[in-house]
Amino acid sequence: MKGNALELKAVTRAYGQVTALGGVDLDVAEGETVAVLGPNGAGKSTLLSVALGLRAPDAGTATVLGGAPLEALRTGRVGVLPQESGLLEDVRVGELVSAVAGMYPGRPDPGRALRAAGIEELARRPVGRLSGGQRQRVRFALCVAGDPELLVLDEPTVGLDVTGRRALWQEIRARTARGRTAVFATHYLTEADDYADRIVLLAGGRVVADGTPAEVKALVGGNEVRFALGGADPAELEGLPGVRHVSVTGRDVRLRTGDSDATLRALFAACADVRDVRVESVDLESAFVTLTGGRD
Ligand SMILES: Nc1ncnc2c1ncn2[C@@H]1O[C@H](COP(=O)(O)OP(=O)(O)OP(=O)(O)O)[C@@H](O)[C@H]1O
Repeated sequence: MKGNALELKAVTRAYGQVTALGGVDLDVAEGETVAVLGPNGAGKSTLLSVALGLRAPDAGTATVLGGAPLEALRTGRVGVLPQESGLLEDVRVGELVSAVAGMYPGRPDPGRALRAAGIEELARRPVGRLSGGQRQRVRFALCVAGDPELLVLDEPTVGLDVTGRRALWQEIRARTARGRTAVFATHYLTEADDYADRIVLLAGGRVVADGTPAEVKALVGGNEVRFALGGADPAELEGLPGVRHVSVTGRDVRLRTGDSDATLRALFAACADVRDVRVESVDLESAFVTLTGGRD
């Protein structure tokens, strides 16, 4: 039977007066790919640091692969891609990846990590002469170098080009197909939608939604009516039947509604100059904005 790769129970963590995590419960099963989403300051990085044992919770417990998080990290069972991290500048890429792979039990093949990150051609290049995206690829190579059971990635694709992003997700998919687990924080909602089995949405240090991408979208439900309108009055639009949420950006108006037929009838009756009307089902971006209270 599969166990849990990660378990957080009633975890709280504050920095002085700021509550970064306000009682978070989270179970991640082995083999799952889980995206942690949330606005800036929602607590994503803090959650990942607690999961890694790098920050202790003020209350509650964190368990990784059945034991203490720091122990799992120390024994190479967890691979980390932090949001920012320095790299040794004078060392060649290949040497760095080989050195890190060599520290893990079983001494995994460093060539595999270089290939996974698409940086085989950079193996002889000193780290100090890499671009930002190339450095991020090296960080990813270091993260997978020990063939860890759990990957914890904080905004893994920041700075990566299309090929780099593809290589990263391909590697993560290949790993989860072998029963490995990945937990990643991201601001790219399409990545969560495309690559995560599950989305955990944080706002203000609390889990406000937890489910498959489809389940999270269904929590918000309904349709979105989009149209162009000069001088739209949000208060007036909020009063239309069925409307749950209004967003106006220049002439572009989006209405979330539980009854798009009734909303459209009232909209046309109230505003003669409405143009370019479209009705779409709610996407993850809209669900994100609604569930996090618009704090994007
Ligand atoms: N070292 C620290 N000292 C004081 N406050 C902190 C510290 N680290 C984080 N915080 C605060 O804790 C809250 C959660 O921060 P955290 O970095 O976990 O959020 P996040 O969701 O990762 O944000 P972002 O999307 O901007 O990376 C924020 O209000 C932040 O200002």
